[in-house]
Amino acid sequence: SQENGICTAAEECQCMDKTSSSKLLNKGGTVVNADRQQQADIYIEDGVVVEVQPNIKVADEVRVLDATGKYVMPGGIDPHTHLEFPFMGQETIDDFFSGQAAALAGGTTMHIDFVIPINGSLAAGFEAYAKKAEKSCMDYGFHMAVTTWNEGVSRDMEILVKEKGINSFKFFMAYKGELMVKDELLLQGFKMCKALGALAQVHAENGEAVAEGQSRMIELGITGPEGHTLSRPSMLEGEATARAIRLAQFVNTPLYVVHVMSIDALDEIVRARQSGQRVIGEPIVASLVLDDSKIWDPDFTIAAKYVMSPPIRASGHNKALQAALSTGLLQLVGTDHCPFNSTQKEAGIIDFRKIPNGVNGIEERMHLIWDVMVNSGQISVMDYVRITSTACAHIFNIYPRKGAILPNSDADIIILNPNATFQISAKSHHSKIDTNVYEGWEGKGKVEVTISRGKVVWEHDRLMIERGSGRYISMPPFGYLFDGMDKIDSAYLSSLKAPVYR
Ligand SMILES: NC(=O)NCCC(=O)O
Ligand SMILES: [Zn+2]
Ligand SMILES: [Zn+2]
Repeated sequence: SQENGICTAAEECQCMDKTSSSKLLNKGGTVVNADRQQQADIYIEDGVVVEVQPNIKVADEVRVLDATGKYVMPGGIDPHTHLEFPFMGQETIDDFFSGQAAALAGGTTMHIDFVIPINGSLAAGFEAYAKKAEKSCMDYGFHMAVTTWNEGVSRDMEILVKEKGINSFKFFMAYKGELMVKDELLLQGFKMCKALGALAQVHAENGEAVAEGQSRMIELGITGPEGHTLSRPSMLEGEATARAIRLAQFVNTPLYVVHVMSIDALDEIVRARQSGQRVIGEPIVASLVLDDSKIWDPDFTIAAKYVMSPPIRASGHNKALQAALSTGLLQLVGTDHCPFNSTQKEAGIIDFRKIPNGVNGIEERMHLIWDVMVNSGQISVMDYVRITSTACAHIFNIYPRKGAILPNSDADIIILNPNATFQISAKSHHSKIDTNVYEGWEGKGKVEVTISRGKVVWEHDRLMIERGSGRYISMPPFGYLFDGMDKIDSAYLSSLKAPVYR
């Protein structure tokens, strides 16, 4: 019902709330941060939190939101999305407006998207994504993918970190012939990340072996979506995770493993962390709550919607990842929201290798993590805040502006009713994708209100959003993961010199 952010149909209004006040009082809820929960009110002015105290008194003109009996928490931050992503000959169906509208309806108030270089140029990729994101209706940041290596790339990395607010670079170890990089590039890239204080991220799968596995399936006559899963077993995720971890250890730089899908990858991350290495593991909603059963569905449209990489694994991996998340072995939850319509997925109807990879999740993450992790008793509400918001803000160095409800924090806040129910369906979701991998899910714990920088943008199941109102969030380098790294380097250098000069 909207064009250019302007309401065109009153009966299904998603327009900007012209009456929205710049002063707001959240009254009577349980305010939850990652380290504390309390009964308190929250006073918000001009997009930021001013006060968090019990019984705040305000003037009559201030809008009051009653949160009695509900949890008031920092808005979700999704560390892993792909909006308007050109991939496998297609482009993801959600743009920065529709994807963010979906996010806000699900209680996520910031996301970090992956910029893809253009013909290897990071600068050109960044400019293109900055343009795409002009239509944003919520705050966002960027990671940058590195797909080739030359002097221009290392120069661009430096400019992006020092001038453009990027503090993380992703290296794809899979997608041979498209985004995949070799170990030589990983090493150069990790070294540059270390020098710049930027976090190295990996898509960890052995891309050479995946290509071999794909040929094997085709030779066996397995051309359907199940061929995708069979061609890239979890051992290949484990191998690449281990390799990236070792290389990061060799360079002595922190590492962030995106979309952890398997026990194999989890085991490598846990082993590295136990040995003191700084490795962050990001499971995604799909790896936590789904299993691979639907990939064998005889209906191509159903099976193809689950095709993503690394693949959604057999039941058992999901439970292990949940347990790891609940005990802090994994640190935060993303979505890898990468939505392709059923018609786009049909590109691979006779050859699974051509099915564009990706699943939805930006709108569902907050609800599903609540339902699966909090309702089951696996985590506390404070843990929920940590894994959906605060940890991400810490890792990407934007805390406490984001990821907290504290004086001076951005007023990105959700009100969740633990007694209300939610249902997931492609018929009612806000993403443009025509399918949903969580179709039919019914659960308890509903985000009833989303506040984005002090504006109520989701209430009574309606969006009130404004195209172009979202801001780019610059993320400074040398976050906490880099603290003390220089001391480890010095100790290493001294240990080398000692035997030489004796
Ligand atoms: N994961 C996936 O299948 N699609 C998005 C690209 C990526 O993150 O690897
Ligand atoms: Zn990936
Ligand atoms: Zn991704």
